[in-house]
Amino acid sequence: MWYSFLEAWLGTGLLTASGEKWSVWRKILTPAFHFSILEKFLEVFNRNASILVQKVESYVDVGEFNLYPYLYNCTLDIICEATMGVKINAQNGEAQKYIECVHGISECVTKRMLNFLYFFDIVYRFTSFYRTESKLLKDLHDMSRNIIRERVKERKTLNEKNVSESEMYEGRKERKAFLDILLDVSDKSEKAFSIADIREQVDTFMFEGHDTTSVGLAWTIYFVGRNPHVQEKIFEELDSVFGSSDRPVNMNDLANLKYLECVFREGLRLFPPVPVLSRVIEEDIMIGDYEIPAGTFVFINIMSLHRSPKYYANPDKFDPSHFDLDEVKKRHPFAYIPFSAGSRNCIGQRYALMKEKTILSTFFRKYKVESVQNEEELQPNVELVLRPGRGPVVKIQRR
Ligand code: HEM
Repeated sequence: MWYSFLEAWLGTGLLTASGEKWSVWRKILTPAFHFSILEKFLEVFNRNASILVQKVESYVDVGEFNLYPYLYNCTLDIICEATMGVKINAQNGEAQKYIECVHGISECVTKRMLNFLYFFDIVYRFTSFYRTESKLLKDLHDMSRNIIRERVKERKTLNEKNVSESEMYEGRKERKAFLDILLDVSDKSEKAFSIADIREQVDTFMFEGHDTTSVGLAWTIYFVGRNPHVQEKIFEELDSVFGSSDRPVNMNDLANLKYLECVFREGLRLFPPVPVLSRVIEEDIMIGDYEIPAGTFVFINIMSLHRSPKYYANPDKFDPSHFDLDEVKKRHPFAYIPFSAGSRNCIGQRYALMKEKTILSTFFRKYKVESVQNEEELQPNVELVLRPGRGPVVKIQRR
């Protein structure tokens, strides 16, 4: 039901598709998240993480500021380059139109999800939200379509000139954006995808890939800034991996940043960016003593699960040792599901981990953080993702 509210925006891209269409596209898109492809995005992650630390440099030792917009712009720049192969420079104050559209549409869809009356098209269509959403959707879809058309045209010209693949991606170090990967598959299949087919997948990755990761970073940095002993352990690990160097992060480093990964996972435990999943039960099932008939609309409350005392000692406490290997082994594998689980799990989770660890390790090599708010002051807010209503407001010092 909720997912259908996203269809005007995302069509039936991977997140909102079901049945045969979903399984065909999942097969097509899975190779785009292969390790060897993700590795090529490290340069984009590193470059944008460096811009982020430069952007906040002016706040060193001058008092508190809201870090969130900086994290948001950084993850938006990364996802645009990774998905569509274009630089929108949100971190340099550009891309305002795109950001306005994404924020505006998210707000309308959230309003709809939270008001039962708006579930009915006949009611929703008479609201001002519907009119705003339709206008913003048109602008957003035009932007994505134009980028796709441009890229198709560019590829056609290059093909006519018989340019080799490595030359085609020259300047991007042979790194193909997801859009190029989709167009490659399209070129090779019997029936080429339409612009509309491609647009819904591109918009899905844009949507799923930046908001989730910006709030994931925000919660993690917030908790680190409240827990000095955790921050000290992060510094120790960073010093052992990088020494005093500010060189770019490589794949080896990512594998060695084990404690940082536990810290990030713990942030996702306490504040999972996607706090609730919903599903419709297809056949009658028994769960414990309860019989759930086919057709029932169910919610999976990830946030409550992650804070259950049944699975976590001190469930409300930020404690990265919840992810020590021994602890993980003791726990039910589905007691921790920030990326969902099963065949419809998050296709981008490996990408997300790489990106977040690159940004966090670049940030904490440079700065020591203090978070000035308590959890209530952060005003956690369930919109399309679980985001801080305000903040995280932090003070930073150079290390
Ligand atoms: C911290 C970051 C992220 C979190 C917590 C997260 C979480 C999730 C969750 C819980 C789902 C299941 C949604 C549902 O079934 O209702 C999901 C699905 C999905 N995610 Fe992520 N995600 C993250 C990052 C990303 C990134 C970076 C991308 C793309 C680059 C991405 C792309 C997708 C897609 C396409 C789906 C739909 C998969 C399918 O149904 O086959 N996600 N994500």
